[in-house]
Amino acid sequence: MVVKVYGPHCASTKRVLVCLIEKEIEFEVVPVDVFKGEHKDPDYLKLQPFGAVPVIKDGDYTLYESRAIMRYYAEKYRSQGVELLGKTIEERGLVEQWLEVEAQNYNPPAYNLALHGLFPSLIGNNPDPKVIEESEAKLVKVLNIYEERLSKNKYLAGDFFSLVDISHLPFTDYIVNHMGKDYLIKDRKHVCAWWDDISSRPSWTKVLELYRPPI
Ligand SMILES: N[C@@H](CCC(=O)N[C@@H](CS(=O)(=O)O)C(=O)NCC(=O)O)C(=O)O
Repeated sequence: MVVKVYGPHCASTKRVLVCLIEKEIEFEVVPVDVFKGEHKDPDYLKLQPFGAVPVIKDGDYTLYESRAIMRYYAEKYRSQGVELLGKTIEERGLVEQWLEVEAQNYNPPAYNLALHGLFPSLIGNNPDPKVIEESEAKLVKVLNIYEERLSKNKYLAGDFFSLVDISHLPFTDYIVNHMGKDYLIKDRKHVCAWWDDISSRPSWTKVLELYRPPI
């Protein structure tokens, strides 16, 4: 059964798409136009009751939350494609730790910068400069910790590429390439080297090429 991935043009969905490509899992996409409110349609809400993208359908199995979907496929297809969960329980612990750091500390300010800076129509066309300023200040604190971590490890979970790095790709692409805030990444030597490495992976460049962000 081919996996159906809903909302490929959205950032969170791109985490899932990159994971599927790295694991060599066949998929098809179902476009969802969030600017037309298609993610709030009754039929979509039956799949994802919170009205957000992505959601996947794999036969009778439905799953939402991009990081949960990534973990599911990284585990289910452990024996194929790139190992994305580390090789030992200690490495897995670090993958889980840094995935939480990304979800709890990095993504919220990055998401706010994207909403207020790139997609104000999704918030009633009322971008708030104070939110932008506060979000950038939060990101600076997080990125300073990343700089120290990445001065000792090639990737965030350790010296191995993992779901953690995939999870950072979509919103960091917005920051570097669409917001004029590339200095947040490029002014930090080790963060910059990490970004250059992970954003040059064929899985990411392919997803960007196939499913252009709605900017
Ligand atoms: N925690 C969710 C977040 C999903 C999410 O916020 N999706 C956004 C799209 S994107 O910002 O990730 O590109 C969305 O549906 N936004 C529309 C809405 O929330 O109404 C996940 O990781 O799947």
